[in-house]
Amino acid sequence: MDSSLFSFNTSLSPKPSSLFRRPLRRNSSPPFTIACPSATSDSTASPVLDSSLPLGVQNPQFACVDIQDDSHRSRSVAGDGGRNFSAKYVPFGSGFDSSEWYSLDEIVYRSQSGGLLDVQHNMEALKEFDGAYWRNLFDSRVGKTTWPYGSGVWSKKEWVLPEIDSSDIVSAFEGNSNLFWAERFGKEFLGMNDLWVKHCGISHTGSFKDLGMTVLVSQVNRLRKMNRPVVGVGCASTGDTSAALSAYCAAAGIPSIVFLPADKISMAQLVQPIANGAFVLSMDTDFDGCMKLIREITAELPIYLANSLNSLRLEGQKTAAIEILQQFDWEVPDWVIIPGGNLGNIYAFYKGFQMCKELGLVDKIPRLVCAQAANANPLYLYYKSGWKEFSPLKASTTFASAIQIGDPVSIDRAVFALKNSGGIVEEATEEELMDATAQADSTGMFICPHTGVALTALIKLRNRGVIKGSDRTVVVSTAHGLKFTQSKIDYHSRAIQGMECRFANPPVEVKADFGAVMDVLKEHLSRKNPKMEL
Ligand SMILES: Cc1ncc(COP(=O)(O)O)c(C=O)c1O
Ligand SMILES: N[C@@H](CCOP(=O)(O)O)C(=O)O
Repeated sequence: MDSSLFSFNTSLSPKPSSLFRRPLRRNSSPPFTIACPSATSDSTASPVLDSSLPLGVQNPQFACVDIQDDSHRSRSVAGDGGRNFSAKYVPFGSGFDSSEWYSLDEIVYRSQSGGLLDVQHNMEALKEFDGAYWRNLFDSRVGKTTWPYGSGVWSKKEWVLPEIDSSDIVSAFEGNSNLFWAERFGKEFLGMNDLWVKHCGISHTGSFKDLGMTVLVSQVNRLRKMNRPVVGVGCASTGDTSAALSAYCAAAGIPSIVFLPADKISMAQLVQPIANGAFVLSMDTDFDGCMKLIREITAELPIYLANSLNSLRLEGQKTAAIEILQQFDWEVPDWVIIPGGNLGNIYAFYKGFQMCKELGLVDKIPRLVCAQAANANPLYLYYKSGWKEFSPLKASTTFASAIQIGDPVSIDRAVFALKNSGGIVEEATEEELMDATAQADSTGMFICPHTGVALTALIKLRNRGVIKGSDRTVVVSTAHGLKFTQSKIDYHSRAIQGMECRFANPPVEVKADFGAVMDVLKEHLSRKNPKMEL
């Protein structure tokens, strides 16, 4: 690659960050006073309020009340038997009457038989409120700064970690990410006019992992306050989990430890945990090797496991699905396409959609598509075998480096999600994913290669007529493109061996001379505007 093509100099002026700073209103009085029960007062004290409803929902006049007061108040109502929102771990796939279960305050990642766990909510208690109640409640919290409901995750607190005290929550007000109408990409490349990209990567640490990590680190914060022996939190990572873990731990003053496969993550991802003060171990293995080690280490030392094997993470990640429905005013899209690696996220989306259906917020769920890189495609091969035979594999290098995973821990969760949503699995070659990324970028996005994998799946399904031009389709963008600039530089420099780089747009070198600049500009502009005289 000719590195001079990209030798632009940028200087960034540091700005004080307001992230993790809790809103000032948290410990102060509401902006003006209205007569309502305080956290400690008798919840029946107000003659005008229905104690089962949050203040802002039952009467918009009260929407300005500090929601934290309301959360305290609803806890006292629950103590009176009005609400009994709770959750526990059960073996994955077991029913509501499972005899094996664990409190969320226990440190447990696997069932007795060694299988996966799932967080099971008290659905009967949640069902005491109808779909309209939950839709209104969630909608009433959007755009607020009151702790912790301004977070897209914690605005659904009752469905996530209902019993955690708000003061234990570690949040960067994650979630509420942009649902981008991909108008030009959809129309020009796919003949679609209802195509959307859910930008989960426009987030505090630049990926969807923040959604799960706020939940996990908050629970660890609670456990440490309960004097449970948790000396630190650890993960294996392809770069995004480690970034999220180290940021949330740093905010809470909790030690974090990250196992990274050497030379297999981007520079931007590597510097994140380093800057956030994590203990970073760079290992001469791949992600699957790091994952095996962290599981062994966390079985020996009181280090809390932060990978999505820990089902707490998925409770946060599922809120992205709820958020999509909310952003469509509770209309259900036809398709949602998600890039898959360790395969926790596809199940998290399924769970979010399914809870909305079960609790009456919507009446159906979308069909899910899981998209894998062809160089790391164990789920795709399993799907293609008719779900007959799953074989872990050694994943090869891919530009979609965060999904270079050959032995996904959540394989059973992913299969469940796909079978129960009329799901499909697709794959993308390196050239396909890089071309799709460049095409999307050329229409104003700046996506990561994993989103390119998902877009490739869309292109293939659209070309085969499986997805129709009028189908409302959401592609989940999982990380920020700025974490993966090297792959874009290589592509636009046409520096990738064996790749045509059809949509490359390298900068043009030109002499700093008026005539030379006019010549290249005229040539360029007349190509772009063939009908105009210059
Ligand atoms: C950017 C990005 N996209 C997609 C994925 C895949 O998510 P999952 O491992 O939950 O399948 C990951 C991590 O694995 C990721 O970091
Ligand atoms: N892409 C992930 C891989 C690990 O996934 P997890 O969801 O199980 O933590 C990463 O960024 O590390």
